[in-house]
Amino acid sequence: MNRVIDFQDVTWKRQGKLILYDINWNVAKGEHWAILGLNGSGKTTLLNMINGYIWPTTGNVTILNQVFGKTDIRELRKSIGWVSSSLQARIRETLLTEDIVISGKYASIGLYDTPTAGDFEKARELMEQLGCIHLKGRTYQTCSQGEKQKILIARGLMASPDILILDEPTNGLDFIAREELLTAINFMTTEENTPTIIFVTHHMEEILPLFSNTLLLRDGTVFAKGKTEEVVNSKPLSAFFSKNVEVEWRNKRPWLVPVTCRK
Ligand SMILES: Nc1ncnc2c1ncn2[C@@H]1O[C@H](COP(=O)(O)OP(=O)(O)OP(=O)(O)O)[C@@H](O)[C@H]1O
Repeated sequence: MNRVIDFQDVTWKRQGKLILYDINWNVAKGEHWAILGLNGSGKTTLLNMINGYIWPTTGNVTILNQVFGKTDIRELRKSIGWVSSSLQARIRETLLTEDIVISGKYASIGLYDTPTAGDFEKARELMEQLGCIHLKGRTYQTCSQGEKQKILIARGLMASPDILILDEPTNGLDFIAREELLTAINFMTTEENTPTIIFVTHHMEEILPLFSNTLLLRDGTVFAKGKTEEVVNSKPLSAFFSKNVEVEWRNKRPWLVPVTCRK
């Protein structure tokens, strides 16, 4: 499957304003992408388009080799896992963690179908993989923010998706919880049949080595895209932020330092 995600000359216009324009972006099998962009740069709009919640005003979108307009979007959506703050807000606090994970198979928020023994086994394996098996039997409301994110990622993997979108998954996490979550995401990609991960973040240092490629979005269009080591560099990022910054690589992770902070 070569065209996991393929945007060709995509625009999206609302109320006379181009929210997205000149979007040319291709994600191939085996790549994992980080997406960075300032507030209002169009990240959520782009993700909504990947999921088929909105369609391009002009241009072509192909997801998992399926061309929009020639495919059943609801079927296609089953191949895409999505973890976002809006999903987190929709989860009922009294649900059991394992039921939340299993609900990912049915793309429902609660459990409305009767899970099979295989479903329970898969949920257990995923919770193990994400390092949250100790939460089994507990309700969502008793989990910390970091634990909730792991549950939701396990949920996102339940239907064995081809694409997993993680939209600012570290939001609201303290340093330890964030590093734990990143470790879990990293571990996830060492397993067989890992989906293509699209990871949206505001924090450069969260771009783990697994993210082979990076997309910088600015003002509704692609500012830069390509191999992470080329895009996540002092020169392009200084231009991107319109501010002098330096990137320091430590333990294969990029750390952003504003030049004015140096003595
Ligand atoms: N349905 C809509 N109608 C009009 N404008 C919209 C609509 N959806 C998004 N926008 C505008 O498009 C721009 C991009 O919004 P979007 O939510 O995609 O940005 P974002 O990069 O996800 O921002 P953030 O990091 O703050 O979540 C914003 O200016 C927003 O107000």
